[in-house]
Parts: sequence; C-alpha cells; structure tokens
Amino acid sequence: MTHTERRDTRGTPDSAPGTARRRGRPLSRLLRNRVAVVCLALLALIVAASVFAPLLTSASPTRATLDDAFAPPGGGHLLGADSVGRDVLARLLYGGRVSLLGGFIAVAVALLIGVPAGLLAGYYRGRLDAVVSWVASLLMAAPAIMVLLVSIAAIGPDTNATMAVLGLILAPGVFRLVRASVTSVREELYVDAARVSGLGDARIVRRHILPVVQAPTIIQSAQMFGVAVVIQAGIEFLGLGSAGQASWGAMLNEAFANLYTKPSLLVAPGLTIVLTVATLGLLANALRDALLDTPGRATRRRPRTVSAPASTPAAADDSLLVVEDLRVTYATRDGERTVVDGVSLTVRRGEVVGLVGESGSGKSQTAFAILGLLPPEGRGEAGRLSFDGRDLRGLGRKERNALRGCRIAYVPQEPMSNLDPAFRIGTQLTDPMRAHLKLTAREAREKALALLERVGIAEPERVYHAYPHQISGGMAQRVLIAGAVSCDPELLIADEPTTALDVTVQAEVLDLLRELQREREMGLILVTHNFGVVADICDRVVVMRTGQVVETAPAGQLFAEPRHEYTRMLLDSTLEDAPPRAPLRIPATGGPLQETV
Ligand SMILES: Nc1ncnc2c1ncn2[C@@H]1O[C@H](COP(=O)(O)OP(=O)(O)OP(=O)(O)O)[C@@H](O)[C@H]1O
Repeated sequence: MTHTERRDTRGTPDSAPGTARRRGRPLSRLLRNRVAVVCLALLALIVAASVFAPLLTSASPTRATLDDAFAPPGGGHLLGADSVGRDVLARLLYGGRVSLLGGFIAVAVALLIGVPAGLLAGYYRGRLDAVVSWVASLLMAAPAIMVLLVSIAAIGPDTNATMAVLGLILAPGVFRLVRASVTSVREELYVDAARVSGLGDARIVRRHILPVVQAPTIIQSAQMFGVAVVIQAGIEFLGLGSAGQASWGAMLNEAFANLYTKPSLLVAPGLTIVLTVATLGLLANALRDALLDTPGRATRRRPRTVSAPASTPAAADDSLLVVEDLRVTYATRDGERTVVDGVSLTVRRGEVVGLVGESGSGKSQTAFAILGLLPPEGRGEAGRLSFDGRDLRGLGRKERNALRGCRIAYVPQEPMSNLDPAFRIGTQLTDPMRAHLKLTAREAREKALALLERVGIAEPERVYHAYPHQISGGMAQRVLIAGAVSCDPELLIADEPTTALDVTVQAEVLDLLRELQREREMGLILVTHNFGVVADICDRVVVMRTGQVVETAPAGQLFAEPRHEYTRMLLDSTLEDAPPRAPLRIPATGGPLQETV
C-alpha cells in the first residue's frame, strides 16, 4: 500500500501497528536467527578461550620440552605436543590472542580511516570527494600482498604493525562502501527536510546519515575480520610474523614442516582457523539480514544554494520576500539548461501567494532556489533575493541553517519520503525545536504534542511515539506541517502539499494550512497546479510557464479577467464548471469505449 492509498483517519494511525513490532529491533531479529546465535556463541567461546587461556591451561605456549616432542594427545598434553614438545592446546589458546588482536587492529584501522573519509567525501562531495576517491583508487590498485611484504621488510616482522598496514589496505573498501551509502541517503527527501528545518551538518550526519551507514559497515567489519584472520595466519605461516610468539599461523607453519612425520599437527590450527573464519562469514550474512531489514527509505532528488553574491538594498514596505530576476540553470551534456528564467515575485507579510503552472514550469525550482536548496549540479542567481530586508544570496551555510526551519519553513510534496523511517515522529519533531528554540527535551515534547493536536491528530501521544510507516500519508503531512510551523516561521513555502494525498484528505490539509497561515499571520507561497486551491486560499497568483512568469495578479482578478493567453488556457483546462460528459457506452462487440453523445 502506498501512502497515497492509506486512510487518513484524522488521528488514528492506520493499522500497521506494525511492521516494526513484527520485525523487532535488529538485535532481536539477529537473535531469532539460529545460525547467528550459534555463530555468536562460537565466537564468544573462541574469544573467551583466548582471553582466559592462563585459566584453561597451565602449560606454556612457548616452552619447549624435547622429551615431549610429538607427544600424542592425552596425559600431560591434552591435544599432544609439537616437534619440540610445546603443548598444542596452550599454543592454540594463546595463539588465538594474536590472531584475534591482529584481526581487531586491521578492522579498527580500516574503520578509523574509511568511515570518516567516506562520510566527508559522500556528504560534501566536490573536490574533497575527488581527491579522496583518487587516493582510495590508488591504494586499491596496489597489490595487497606486495604492500604487506614491503611493509614487513621496512618495519620488521611485527605482526601487529603488519595488521595495521593491512587495515590501511582495507580502508579504501570501507571508504567506498560508506561513501556510496552516504551518497544515496543524502539525496533523500527527509535529509532535505532536515536541512530545510535548519539542522546543521553535524546533526544531520549524526541523526540521518550515520544510522544508514552503520549497518553495511558492521557487516563489512565482520567480513574484514575474517579476511584479516586468514591473512594474519598466512603471514605467520610464511614465518614473517613476530618471532617466538604462539599463533595459529605459526602452528600451521610448524605442522607443515612436519607434514610427513606428524600430519595430525595440522588438525588443531587448521580447524580453528576454518571455524573462526566460517563463523565470521556466516555472522556477516546474518547481520546483513538483521540490519538491512529496516523500513524502506524512498529516494528523491534534493535541493541547495543560490550563489551570486552582490549586495542589494533592503526590502522596503511590508514585503517579506522579494525575488527579482531569479535564474536557475543546470549544466547538462548538451550545455547549460535554464529551468527558471528571470522570475520575480514578492510575498508580503501574512500574504498567500500561489505559484501555478503546468508540470515542469519551474515552480519547485523557484521554491528550492529561495530556500537555498538547489541540487549541487544546479546554479541559482538572482538580481535580488531578500527576506525581511536581508540579502539571502551571500549567506553562508550556517546563516542559512539559522534561517531555514526557523523563520522560513517548508512543507514538501511527499510527506512519507520526508520523514526518516528510522526515527520516531516525536524525535523528528523535537529535534529542530531543540536546535532552534533551545528548548529542553521536556519543553520540546510538550510543544510537539500540542502541535500534533493542533494539526488535527486525534491521538498525539500515540503518533508522537510512532514510526513514519505506522501513520497514514495524510497524518504524515499533518506531522510535517506541525514541524514546519513549530518554530513560528514568518514564511512558509508549501510545495504541492496535497499532491501525494488521497483526494478526501487534500481539502482537510489545505484547510489546515489556511487556518495556520491566518492564525500565525505567515507569508505563504503555495506551489500548485490546481486553480481550485488557488481560488480557495491565495491572495495573489504568479503564473509560470517554461521557467518564466507570464502573469502576476490578485487571485480574484486573475479568475475574472486573465490577461495572458497561457493563463486562460490553464483556466480553461480545469474541469470545474465544465459541462458534464456523457456516460461511456460499452460496445457489445468489444472495441474502444465511446461516449454516448
Ligand atoms: N537536477 C536537475 N537537472 C536538470 N533539470 C532539472 C533538474 N531538476 C529539475 N529540472 C528541470 O527543471 C524544470 C522545472 O522543474 P520543477 O520541478 O521546478 O517543475 P514544477 O513546475 O515544479 O513541476 P511539477 O509540478 O511537476 O513539480 C523541469 O523541466 C525539470 O526537468
């Protein structure tokens, strides 16, 4: 069921209580998977046996007793002794420390380098991304085994240092994974919504990006751990590890040297390595199933910043927003494409301005340019762009953030995509309030509940604790409207706020917007292609066609005597007041449906 098909029950969450409850949290999903439980138990056993080795055996892993050479299992040596009489069990237990520590070091180094680099490159893109991606590709192109051998030659046979170098080799893989996750999620509308609500980059990354990156990173860490254990054993097997220390690889080396004399020496280290690596691989699979089974995130294009610094005079009179000669262009393969071309409009305090035009006429691009949220490939320029007398064009990211969500708010077209599926409604409502209004958690909660009630949600407490997928599309739009007005903005930009909603809910949401606009005396830009909505709500109308304004007029005048041919054509194309069509006649012989008249 899509959100447009859901019932809007003015307060009753549609009956999907839940998907989340059925699926449960990732940890409980993981624990419901038997393979995962066995893997976790085995891993815990291996780690505990290594950590508590001194408690499990009194034998030394390195002390040679030639009298016990090749001693069979049993007696003083539970798993026998090697060619120089060292206890196999003790070497296995203590050897686990080396292998596990090596794996840990490699994974930690890979994550410490790869995660921040991927986050920064994926989030900020641009030159930083190009440089880091180039370095990552360079590192990936270098043959890993050669790099390891060269590093051993340079720094000596130190297993931990070699594992740190391995971490460096694995880091580009982590970088690419994280970067790809960030790149995909930063286009999400709920990330735009967070940006529009004025949240800073650090908070957006922490709240919306990290949770998405977390799951693939954990899965990849488990896989890397297995790879690191194998490589570490390989290095020890080749005799390139720290001399004299017991390790699984060194045991393999010793067993291989005595393959013909005592082949059974291969069994203990071989089985342990295979068991550990297989366990990590299976666990990675189970983690993938558990962690990636999360509510879906819809993908949509995102917005960003109007350039063109140049000082302009402050807006005079009661103009809240003044836009003059706004241009938005995109660099395409076929050259520059202008999608908004010389748009000028003004919104006075408390005024409702309708921005109308057919699909693709540049309404949303105009709104995004005003909000400073054009996508990176787009470029906005304006002769004048001022809000409450303040020039918006040269504003930095921080100043923009302070304005957006606080003094200028935005209601998007698709409510569901603008709510982060990973967080409860309450969290998403209170976050901007706490950031902008510096409210305490309790104050923000109370205000959020009051707002939910104000926007017509009958069970505010329940919705406050719900996840986005547990509410209907109409309720989600009410939630977003509540969020938009939560910091008492002076200007609200609503971009086709009812398009994605069930027709029965559209009128309610429009009524709500009008009520809130009057109540709070907000300026409102209503992007729409629906003249019914314009007639209902708007004081003035700006008609757009192919990126240009063709007519601006008070709403009444526009309907009474539209001046522009295009406006007349748009008005004529509305079904309202059109003569009803004749019922369809279904031909008995099949064929196309026909009107009866
Ligand atoms: N990232 C982009 N790159 C190139 N062109 C784009 C991009 N985003 C939008 N456009 C183009 O800009 C033009 C205006 O788009 P916009 O979304 O503003 O139209 P709209 O009037 O809001 O339409 P709708 O009512 O369908 O939302 C369209 O032709 C669209 O293809």
